[in-house]
Amino acid sequence: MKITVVGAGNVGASVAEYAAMKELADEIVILDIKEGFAEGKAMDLNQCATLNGFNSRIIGTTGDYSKTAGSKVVVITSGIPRKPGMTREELIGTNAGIVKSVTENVLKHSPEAIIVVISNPMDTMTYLAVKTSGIPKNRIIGMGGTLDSARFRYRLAEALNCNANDVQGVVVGGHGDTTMIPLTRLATYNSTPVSNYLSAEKLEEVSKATMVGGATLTGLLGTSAWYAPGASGAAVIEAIVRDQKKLMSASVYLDGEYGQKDICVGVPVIIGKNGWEKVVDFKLNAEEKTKFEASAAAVRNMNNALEL
Ligand SMILES: NC(=O)c1ccc[n+]([C@@H]2O[C@H](COP(=O)([O-])OP(=O)(O)OC[C@H]3O[C@@H](n4cnc5c(N)ncnc54)[C@H](O)[C@@H]3O)[C@@H](O)[C@H]2O)c1
Ligand SMILES: O=C(O)C[C@H](O)C(=O)O
Repeated sequence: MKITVVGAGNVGASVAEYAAMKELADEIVILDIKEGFAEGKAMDLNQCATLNGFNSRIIGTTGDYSKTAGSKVVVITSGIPRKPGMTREELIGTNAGIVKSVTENVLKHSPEAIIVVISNPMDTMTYLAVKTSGIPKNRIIGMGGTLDSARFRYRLAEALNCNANDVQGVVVGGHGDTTMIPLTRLATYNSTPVSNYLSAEKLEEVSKATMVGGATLTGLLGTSAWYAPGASGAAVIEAIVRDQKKLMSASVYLDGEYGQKDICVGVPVIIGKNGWEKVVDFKLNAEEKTKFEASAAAVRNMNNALEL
């Protein structure tokens, strides 16, 4: 089985690395437009095989989509990342053209592929892929909520001074500094509400730190993050190729679910071999619904900038 990662930069290489470590495919193709770059990343990663004990083979290519043919999953990471002080939304002018042409090219060679969109602004790029590709909506998954939820759990664990794996928490809404919605009411520490241990003020602090998680790292790194984004991309691939029927937050095309139509925005979905298989209704309360509507309105506003 083959998977492809388009964009061999920080996030793409990280997705490929985690996918290899988890042996999610026999062949992992990484494709970039920068001459020799994907080939170099592939060689470097293949040289980890004996050290890390994986058997996946990584193939790098400069723009040769025939090498991606027959991929079960294609992850799109191509495009520019933000610099400190920028928003993800500012990337639309460059990234929309890239995501559109990459989607067309991958589908020529892998017409049955499930596409995972990572490039930013992710919700709008996912919408663009849905609207221009013509493939069933269930085969297009925007990755953002998985990462935001992992960051939420990290921040909750920090506040609780506990192991992050003992904390459950989900972020829905847009993958933007002001649009994501950490669902603090539903977050738990080993099945008990986190509000048993953390004050409303502390939870608000956790929520705010989660929302600007990407911006904080961009400020520290000078470019956006890649380890947790890569691990999140690989987690989505794993849910698909191992048919895990996993409940994950992802940006998907809504047709009435959560009161929204004709938009891709983060909601809890089941992910398995068919892509996203159904939306799960978390029964948001009135306050959460109001936030979700505002988040969707902001994403819709961004979508309006697309030339479809
Ligand atoms: N959704 C998320 O949670 C999330 C997380 C992290 C980063 N991102 C986004 O992912 C994207 C990539 O980030 P990065 O840090 O890897 O950037 P990067 O600059 O390190 O890598 C991007 C790569 O894309 C390649 N590329 C550009 N145009 C291409 C094309 N037409 N075909 C093939 N490859 C092409 C570039 O040559 C480059 O190597 C950015 O838009 C970033 O904002 C999203
Ligand atoms: O913050 C960014 O611009 C990259 C990514 O969306 C992230 O959340 O790390």
